[in-house]
Amino acid sequence: MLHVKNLSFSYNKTTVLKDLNFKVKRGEHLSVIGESGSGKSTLLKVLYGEYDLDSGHIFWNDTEILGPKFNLVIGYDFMKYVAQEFDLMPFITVEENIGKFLSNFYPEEKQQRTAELLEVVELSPFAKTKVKTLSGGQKQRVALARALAKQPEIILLDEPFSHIDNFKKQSLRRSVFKYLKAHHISCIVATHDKEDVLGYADRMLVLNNKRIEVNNTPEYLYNNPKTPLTASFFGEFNTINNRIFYADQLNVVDISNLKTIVKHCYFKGNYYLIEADLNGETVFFKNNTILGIDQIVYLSPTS
Ligand SMILES: Nc1ncnc2c1ncn2[C@@H]1O[C@H](COP(=O)(O)OP(=O)(O)OP(=O)(O)O)[C@@H](O)[C@H]1O
Repeated sequence: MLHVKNLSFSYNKTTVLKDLNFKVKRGEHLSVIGESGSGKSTLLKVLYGEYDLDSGHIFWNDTEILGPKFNLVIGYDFMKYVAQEFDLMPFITVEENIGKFLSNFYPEEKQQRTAELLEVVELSPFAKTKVKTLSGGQKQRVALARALAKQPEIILLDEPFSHIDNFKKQSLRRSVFKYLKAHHISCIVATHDKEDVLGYADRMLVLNNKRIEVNNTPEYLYNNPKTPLTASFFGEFNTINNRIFYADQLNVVDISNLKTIVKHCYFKGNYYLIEADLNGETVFFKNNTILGIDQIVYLSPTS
């Protein structure tokens, strides 16, 4: 288990993380979300031992994770970290990059393991391709496979699918997260993308103003967002009478005390997102059909 106790960290004099406490169990998937600059990447780097803490402790089981003041070489065998910039060897092939950290002592096993990892990241056809000729998304997948090569106990992923196109993203996500669960590898994923969280994360931690705003299951936080920041992660929302309603929680009705004027309709595939004016405030709701601009529409929240 990863146990973070009273962790605080500053770059020079600027505090980025203040008094964080959380745990990640073996095989558990934790997503870290927060606005740009809220400290997600910093948290992963600190957990990896890249920096020394101002105060607090990080333990993986009984081993304390320590920073450069205490370690000549950063990092521990049980933990891998895939940064947003991936540090690959450009002039050797994809399979050589992945195999780099595997033992040459059992060549057959090494080959099998490399082939298995190439399948997980859906890069088998590129095994013999030199890394320098790959696209950004393909390089990101090589970095993922390389981090998995030596079967870490915990992996830290910073926006792991950010460079990957939408065609590939869905199946790659399923493949990687399924692999981590099947092998009981704990993971902490910093992300902006709710698709990385919903359906995969066991827990979701929201960083705000240097602290953990909430840490709970995605289901709980979706149903009880408490703050606009958490709600905004899940989609368009409205605050009406101090309560948060997602766009799909407002329905068009014949008459109500929520009288709105339609201002814009956005085609979203199987629905339209409607932007409307409610007493000078903007509200968003979903509707199956397009509505007329300046049309008056009454809304009612689903209870
Ligand atoms: N090496 C550094 N030295 C000094 N300040 C830094 C350094 N790296 C990041 N920061 C600052 O720390 C804060 C947190 O940055 P961080 O990259 O951790 O945020 P983030 O939530 O990962 O952002 P994003 O979602 O944009 O990647 C920011 O204010 C950033 O400017």
